[in-house]
Amino acid sequence: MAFDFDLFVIGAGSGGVRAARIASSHGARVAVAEEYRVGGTCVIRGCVPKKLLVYGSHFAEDLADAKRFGWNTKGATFDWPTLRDNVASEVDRLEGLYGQTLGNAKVEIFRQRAVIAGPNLIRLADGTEVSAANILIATGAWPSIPDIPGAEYGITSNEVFHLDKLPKRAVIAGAGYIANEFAGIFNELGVEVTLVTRGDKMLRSYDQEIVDKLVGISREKGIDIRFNFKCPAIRKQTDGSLLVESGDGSDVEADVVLFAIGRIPKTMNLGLEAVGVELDKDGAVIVDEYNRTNVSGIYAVGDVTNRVQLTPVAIREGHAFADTVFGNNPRTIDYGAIPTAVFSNPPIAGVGMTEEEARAQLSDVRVYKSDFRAMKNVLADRNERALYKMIVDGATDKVVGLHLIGPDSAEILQAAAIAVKAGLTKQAFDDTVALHPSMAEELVLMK
Ligand SMILES: Cc1cc2nc3c(=O)[nH]c(=O)nc-3n(C[C@H](O)[C@H](O)[C@H](O)COP(=O)(O)OP(=O)(O)OC[C@H]3O[C@@H](n4cnc5c(N)ncnc54)[C@H](O)[C@@H]3O)c2cc1C
Ligand SMILES: NC(=O)c1ccc[n+]([C@@H]2O[C@H](COP(=O)([O-])OP(=O)(O)OC[C@H]3O[C@@H](n4cnc5c(N)ncnc54)[C@H](O)[C@@H]3O)[C@@H](O)[C@H]2O)c1
Repeated sequence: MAFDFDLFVIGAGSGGVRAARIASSHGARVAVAEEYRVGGTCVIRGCVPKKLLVYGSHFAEDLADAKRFGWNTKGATFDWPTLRDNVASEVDRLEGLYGQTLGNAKVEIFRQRAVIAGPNLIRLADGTEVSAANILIATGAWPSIPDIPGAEYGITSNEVFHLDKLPKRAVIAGAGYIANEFAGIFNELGVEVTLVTRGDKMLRSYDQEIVDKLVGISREKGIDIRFNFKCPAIRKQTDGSLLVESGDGSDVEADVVLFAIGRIPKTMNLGLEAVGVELDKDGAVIVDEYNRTNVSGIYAVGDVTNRVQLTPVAIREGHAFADTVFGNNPRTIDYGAIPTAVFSNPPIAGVGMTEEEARAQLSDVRVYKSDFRAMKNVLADRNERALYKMIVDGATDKVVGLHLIGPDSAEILQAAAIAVKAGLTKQAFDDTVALHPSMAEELVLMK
């Protein structure tokens, strides 16, 4: 039977764009549907605009520190609309480039919502139906909203990049990546930030000693962090401000409430039930290591599968899918030792086992630490220390984990992660001559 396309991709985000482009390079006739903006979450309302806001907000500290380095920064002011609009323009530019890349790769783009109408059938929002031999679900995830009275007064990361003006006070609910990143951004921009979380921990997948350091530094910078804050309701007050209830009388007033409590796979009303694609209890598409669903010819990659919600992972999954199905090169992804970072202020970065994980899994664990003040912070008279931890398997001398908090830790960790991924030993780190003066040299000087 002749189909309109060899592959129809639903969602032009990190995973979908890569899969479409590579499948086309293998000779497949490919189409992609995008209901919002080409580029997906990372480019349009995730990694990219977030990182630019991190850069933009950090000038507050840099300008304050500049005085100790001889600069007179008197009169420096900040204008939110300038930063917001410049970031938005950069996002527009990237969106254009993504569209161009797909066009150059001869991928047909349908700029509308698509749903699955049958095993090989896609229905677009305008009613058009197209057929495809294979369908890739790459619809990503969507911010979770708590089921509490007054939740409608809150915003999510979808809206936060477009605020008309900066709030005076913000409550951020959640204790993961987005919560800590926006706590840092808002705090630097002069917003009074209260970060509330229902549990007694945050950033659970990170080394907790590193996280404790972040909590300490964040509080030092003026971020009010409240653990065990249940948030049963949010009320709008007569002056228009919001009252975030705590359940124990320690309510917090805010002008903006940002929910950052996780992202749920975007599988609602996609037609998956009709064709029998199996979902897990969180609504994620269940796939095997080759990104195959239980229905022949239907695949899924990226956040919608809820494996690891990170852009580089979605991209790799999309690429492996295209090579497997259209490139005659079946391959899977290695999920071991994925480096990750939280772009908080200061940032956290980690790869491999945390100390907690190593102690639970290995019989002999050695932990090396360096707790130091970055040279720049010393001259700036900023009493903010960095902490680097190296986790070593005592039985093999292999470095099984690296965990950093401090300036530029994400930049430093990406390079060091190669050594952890390669299974290098503590001895190999010791054998490497330090690059002085740098913060990264601490990695080869740990005693
Ligand atoms: C604020 C924020 C910051 C982040 N920062 C980082 C970071 O620093 N580093 C990192 O690695 N990751 C980060 N992430 C996560 C990263 O953005 C995601 O892991 C990544 O975008 C997942 O790619 P994807 O292809 O699975 O989905 P997405 O990029 O979300 O793409 C899915 C696309 O599908 C479209 N779509 C959905 N349903 C349909 C439909 N029915 N029809 C047509 N189109 C549809 C959507 O509009 C979207 O464009 C961040 C996320 C957020 C929210
Ligand atoms: N730097 C990065 O790589 C980066 C940045 C942003 C987002 N992301 C990705 O996007 C995903 C989503 O980010 P996120 O920050 O929304 O989620 P997250 O999974 O990092 O954190 C969610 C937090 O919310 C808490 N929580 C859950 N339900 C709650 C509720 N009802 N009330 C209060 N708290 C609740 C959880 O305990 C958790 O601490 C991340 O898991 C990550 O994979 C990555």
